[in-house]
Amino acid sequence: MTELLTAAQMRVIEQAAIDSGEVTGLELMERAGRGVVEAIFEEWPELAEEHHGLTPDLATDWGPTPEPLEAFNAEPRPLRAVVLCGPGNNGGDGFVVARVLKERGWAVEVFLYGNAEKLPPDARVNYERWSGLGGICHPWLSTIYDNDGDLRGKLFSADLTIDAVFGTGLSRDLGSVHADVWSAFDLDTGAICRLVAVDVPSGVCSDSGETLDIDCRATGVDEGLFAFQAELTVTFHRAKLGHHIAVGPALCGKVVVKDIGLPRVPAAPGICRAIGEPLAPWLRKSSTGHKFANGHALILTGGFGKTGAARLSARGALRVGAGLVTLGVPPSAQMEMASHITAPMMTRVEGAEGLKAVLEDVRLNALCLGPGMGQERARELVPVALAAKRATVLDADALSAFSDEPEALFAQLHEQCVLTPHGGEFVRLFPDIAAKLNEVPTKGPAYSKVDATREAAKRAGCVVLFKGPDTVIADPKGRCSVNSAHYDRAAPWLATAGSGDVLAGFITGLLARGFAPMQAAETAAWLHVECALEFGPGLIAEDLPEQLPAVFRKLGV
Ligand SMILES: NC(=O)C1=CN([C@@H]2O[C@H](COP(=O)(O)OP(=O)(O)OC[C@H]3O[C@@H](n4cnc5c(N)ncnc54)[C@H](OP(=O)(O)O)[C@@H]3O)[C@@H](O)[C@H]2O)[C@@H](O)CC1
Ligand SMILES: [K+]
Repeated sequence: MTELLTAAQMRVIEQAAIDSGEVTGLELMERAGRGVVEAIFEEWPELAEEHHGLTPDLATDWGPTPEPLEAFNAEPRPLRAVVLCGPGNNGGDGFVVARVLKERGWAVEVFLYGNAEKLPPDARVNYERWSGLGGICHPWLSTIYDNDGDLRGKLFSADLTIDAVFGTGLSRDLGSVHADVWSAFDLDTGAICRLVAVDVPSGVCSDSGETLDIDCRATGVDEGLFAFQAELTVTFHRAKLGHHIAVGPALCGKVVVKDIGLPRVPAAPGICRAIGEPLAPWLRKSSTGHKFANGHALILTGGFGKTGAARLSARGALRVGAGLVTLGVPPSAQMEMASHITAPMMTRVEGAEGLKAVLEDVRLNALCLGPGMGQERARELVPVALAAKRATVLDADALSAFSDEPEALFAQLHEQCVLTPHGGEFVRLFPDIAAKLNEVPTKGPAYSKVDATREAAKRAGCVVLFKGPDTVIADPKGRCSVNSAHYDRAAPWLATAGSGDVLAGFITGLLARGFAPMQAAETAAWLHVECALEFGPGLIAEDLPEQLPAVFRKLGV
């Protein structure tokens, strides 16, 4: 697992390194800028070649695109970059990028949003260094209003554009910038060729992955209009939370993390992690153990015609390695269930008393309630299940059943529980937290899905897994992780009916095997995405458990 940092955590790490005398801020800025150029050349090796000239033209430096015949006979022209710098250290990184490219023979135009006199010290030094190279730094605003430097024309004819306007210091809404830049230019930044964001696309809050100010959800307007839509984002030391949650991934394009020589991130409970590949030995079964050594899961089903969801969970629990899985079925559904199942077992669970009797078997060490269960049955059975103090997953109807009185549910939960709400269920259980999360943010750092999940876990007193392509998992002590299904792990086919039931089954199966709740939730979430990737397009929920053998084989389990 790697850390996903907030802006404040990154600043602490950077400051500690500077205070220790190991490195100066200026050196870090130099490494950051050079790291950006390195990442660009790795992404587009053709830009790193000595003989430039993607489209030769007759202009000495920066001019109109020539007629085809003239172009054919012409000498190659230098490659062109536009570097947009902001008023802070993100802008400072931009000046370094400009200088490094210029030294390699590029034609570079730099635009500054802000006042050069007020740049922070390291950015100011790099501004001077850039100016010393003979570069003109166009003042951004006068360029726009006087139509002097023709930023728009340059942006659309550049081979590369660097967005170094705002990074981790985005502190407020983009109102003025939006008015000045996006509106004035009517600019769709997605149309700009090779737009590379330094650290984070400007307009995206690096802690929350939200764009500030503009209410995209209410207006239905594409978020990309209010933050730069990058093709490549180059960040430093570790990825930031905003690269993986909310709309951040959609705006970052691809994220590359460059080492700038900072020390390892110290272990601290406040630091969130990206869930990575689980270790094979965790998932391996002992060659000497019998089936009860891997636990016995009980999955409660709904009534007649409503048993499919629980069967999906059962299949997931079995495939992930639970020794035995029993479906707890009401009398009305016994025949239906009997005609469907093979490996899972079935037992009759009529009501609260029925469940109490079944739970006298202490070998039933993991319970799952919710999938297809029906809210009435959930209201009756959840209290009995929770009173038994076994590892318990509450999903779907087991969560919605308590919309009117979430506090009553929280009073019964214990630390062996895992709640797995999707967005709608989260709103029902934690309406005030969801309201904060859904408020349109105007100030950075904005309240994030990580903040919301942490707060929910603390209130519930157990692990909360808040689903989505950016699944966030937190425990009551503040431990938190993100299972990102973005970038090379994008799994859009996972948004299909029954997929959540399988996830609940994976968690239940791992709990039955003795995994701790947080570890079970994290491992299950990771496997769930991996199964979707293994199957690919056309996936339906039934396919998910069937991919586990191949996924396990690849992990070396
Ligand atoms: N930390 C590290 O280890 C390293 C960090 N590095 C780099 O530094 C970057 C962080 O630098 P940073 O802290 O100076 O913040 P940055 O994003 O440049 O902006 C701050 C300026 O913007 C202004 N401003 C904000 N929002 C605004 C708005 N909406 N509209 C208008 N103005 C707005 C804000 O004004 P203020 O809030 O102070 O009034 C302030 O003037 C980081 O992303 C990385 O690229 C690397 O060099 C090396 C290692
Ligand atoms: K940026």
